[in-house]
Amino acid sequence: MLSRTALSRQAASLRRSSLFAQRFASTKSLRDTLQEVIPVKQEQLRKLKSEHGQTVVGDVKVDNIIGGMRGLKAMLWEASVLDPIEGIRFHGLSIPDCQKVLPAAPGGKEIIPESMLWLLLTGQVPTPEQTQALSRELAEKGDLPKFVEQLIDSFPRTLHPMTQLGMAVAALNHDSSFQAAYERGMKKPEYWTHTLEDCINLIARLPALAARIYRNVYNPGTELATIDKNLDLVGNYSNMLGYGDNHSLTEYLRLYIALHGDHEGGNASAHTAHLVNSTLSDPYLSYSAALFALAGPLHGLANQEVLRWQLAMQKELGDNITHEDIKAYLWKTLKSGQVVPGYGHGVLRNPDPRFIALQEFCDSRPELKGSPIIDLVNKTFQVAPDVLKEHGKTKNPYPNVDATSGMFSFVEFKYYTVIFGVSRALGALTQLVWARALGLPLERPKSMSMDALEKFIKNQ
Ligand SMILES: CC(=O)SCCNC(=O)CCNC(=O)[C@H](O)C(C)(C)COP(=O)(O)OP(=O)(O)OC[C@H]1O[C@@H](n2cnc3c(N)ncnc32)[C@H](O)[C@@H]1OP(=O)(O)O
Ligand SMILES: O=C([O-])CC(=O)C(=O)O
Repeated sequence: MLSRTALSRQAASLRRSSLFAQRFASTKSLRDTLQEVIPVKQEQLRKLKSEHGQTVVGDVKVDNIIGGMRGLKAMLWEASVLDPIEGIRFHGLSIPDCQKVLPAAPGGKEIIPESMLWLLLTGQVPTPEQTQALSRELAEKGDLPKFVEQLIDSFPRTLHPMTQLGMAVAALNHDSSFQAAYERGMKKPEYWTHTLEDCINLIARLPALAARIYRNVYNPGTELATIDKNLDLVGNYSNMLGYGDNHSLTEYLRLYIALHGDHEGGNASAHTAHLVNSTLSDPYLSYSAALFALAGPLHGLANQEVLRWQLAMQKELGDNITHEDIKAYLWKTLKSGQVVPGYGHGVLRNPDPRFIALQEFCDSRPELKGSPIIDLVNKTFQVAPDVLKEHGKTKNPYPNVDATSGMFSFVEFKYYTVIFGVSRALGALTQLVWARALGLPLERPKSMSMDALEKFIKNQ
């Protein structure tokens, strides 16, 4: 056990080093690593509270209250911070940094969700051995309870895949370690360990859930592959989707799922998980709620909308679509009062580096050269920002991550957000572990009516 002074020193050194993630890699297990890291963070929080609890971080304007709290610094989120120009950093590491240091799957080159999850949870870059141990644990825990398989199989094929995913995730709370321990009277210091168990079990089971939904909706009656204990999470997911022999698609999914994992705390899905879990609702119920936030077209469902919009453009304009054709189609979309899906962002004011990384992946693959849909995504990127600037409404005329939809040969557009849902668990669930480890309270901001606001302004 480190003394308080030693913990403070360690916390300060962690903060000073933007490369702290690389410096602390070890051979420890995930749980042992967390046991080591958590007291340091607890001490950092204690000091922040006791020494700076009254420091003013910003003003609250009427615009913030009526403008979806945009720009308000009002929640604690450990794993990542978003800069409007640079984009996301995970514990200080940018996407290119992560691409350099995070282990890939054996035989692959792309970041895998396991190495991203380790980084998000611990702030440390795992070794390939640590990553593989986590892959193995997830594969061992990946099978679904029979009643959940039956539940999914009972859904009509026409029920949106995101509705199916959210319901199935909620049902997994039947086996919640947190809920069972709470009923037994667990004490606060134990909250995070049971939260972690639920989070790991849930991440492990998401591929089987998501693949079963895909099979039932798009290929009913076909066999589902069983989980291979020697494969990584996405290797198994891709197998169960029926694409296991497509190395390019599997690698794309690895990168896609790793990169969509976390986008600081204010986005609607992550924030929902955090809010719901602050009531001590278990991680399954919390993440189920998050999935229903992700299922909105201004958030995760935008990836479905992008592909739908692009397929409609292709259908209307035929082959050999020119920049001028796309411009005209963009104006038609805008003049009909619709948003251009995949463009704009609540925080970002530059092209999303996740979009750039996924685009670079496609550019680097000879087998994807000449794909009409990839060509359309690229051409749209070349003209849409200028059209949106001229339109003059959106604060960010650049592509967000969802603009990449359709970059692969997957055309079942209603399924796209489910893949996002498999991914967002990494960051949203990480924060639940941290929130419980740090003893964060029930989230309960103050709301005001317009009358109350006017009265307040009058009395100023
Ligand atoms: C993973 C993700 O969640 S990334 C985001 C995915 N969503 C999309 O791609 C949907 C398209 N984009 C949008 O609707 C928006 O840009 C959002 C929801 C992402 C961000 O919303 P905001 O922060 O409110 O954006 P902003 O402040 O720029 O909005 C100002 C105006 O521009 C409009 N606008 C913003 N983006 C777009 C767009 N892509 N196309 C057309 N109009 C847009 C807004 O609708 C708003 O119009 P209003 O004044 O009539 O209400
Ligand atoms: O940050 C946001 O508001 C939306 C987003 O890009 C994400 O959640 O990945």
